[in-house]
Amino acid sequence: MSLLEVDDVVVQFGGVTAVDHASFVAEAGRVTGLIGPNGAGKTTCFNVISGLQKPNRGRVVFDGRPVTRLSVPRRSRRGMGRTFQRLEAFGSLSVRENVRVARDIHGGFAGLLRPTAADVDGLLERVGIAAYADERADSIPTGTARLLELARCLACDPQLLLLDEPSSGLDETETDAFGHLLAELAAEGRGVLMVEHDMDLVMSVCDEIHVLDFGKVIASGAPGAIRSNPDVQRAYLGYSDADDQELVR
Ligand SMILES: Nc1ncnc2c1ncn2[C@@H]1O[C@H](COP(=O)(O)OP(=O)(O)OP(=O)(O)O)[C@@H](O)[C@H]1O
Repeated sequence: MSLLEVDDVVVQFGGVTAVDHASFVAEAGRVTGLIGPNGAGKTTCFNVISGLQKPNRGRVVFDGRPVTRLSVPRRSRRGMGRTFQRLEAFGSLSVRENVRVARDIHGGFAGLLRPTAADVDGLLERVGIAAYADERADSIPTGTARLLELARCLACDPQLLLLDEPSSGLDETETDAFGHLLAELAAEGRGVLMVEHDMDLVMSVCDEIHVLDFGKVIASGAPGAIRSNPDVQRAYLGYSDADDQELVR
């Protein structure tokens, strides 16, 4: 049984079919990539999975149970965590306070009663931003803010992380460290599903990749197979004679 199953999902916005009978899975203990050209439907899929967008048809199954009708907070309590392309931290709070607030909101009343596994400073250390703990969130570099989003997500101890463009704004060293962290999180048994445009990162860290184009899943497989798939090359490059081409960002 897969941790996450997206089953025959369709989303229409007026005359636009943003997601077109898409089916794919993300497994616990693995990093899964969801890639595709601009406008392919990746963010809309994330919105359906996390509960922000109701699909016209199809269903989402998480940890063996359908969640298609559940609200965003209930999915979060079941173990889904998400980061957004747009940064969501509270600008006037410090980096440490932002993570604490995320943990407290998620924990709610239950959080007051039982100790949480997520130690705030430990999380900042883990994602590599402990040096910024006392800085205001609106004063830190974009890459650091991106890592703060990840720390806020991890503060809820999710079983599945949905990461939307997590490496944008990270420099090369930060991206390398981030790739290692993703592998570690998967090794702990969490599932990671990532929308990402940095193909070097996707190809090096993902165990499996699903490719969307015009809302349809056109390929699923390991990085090597995806890289050499002619349909994928065509979708990215816009022409078919792609024998000597590689996937480009
Ligand atoms: N709320 C909306 N109303 C109307 N059309 C929308 C809406 N959201 C998305 N779309 C359209 O649905 C399609 C898929 O968009 P989506 O943002 O899911 O793609 P994406 O793969 O995430 O793109 P990008 O890589 O550029 O972020 C696009 O044609 C987009 O214009």
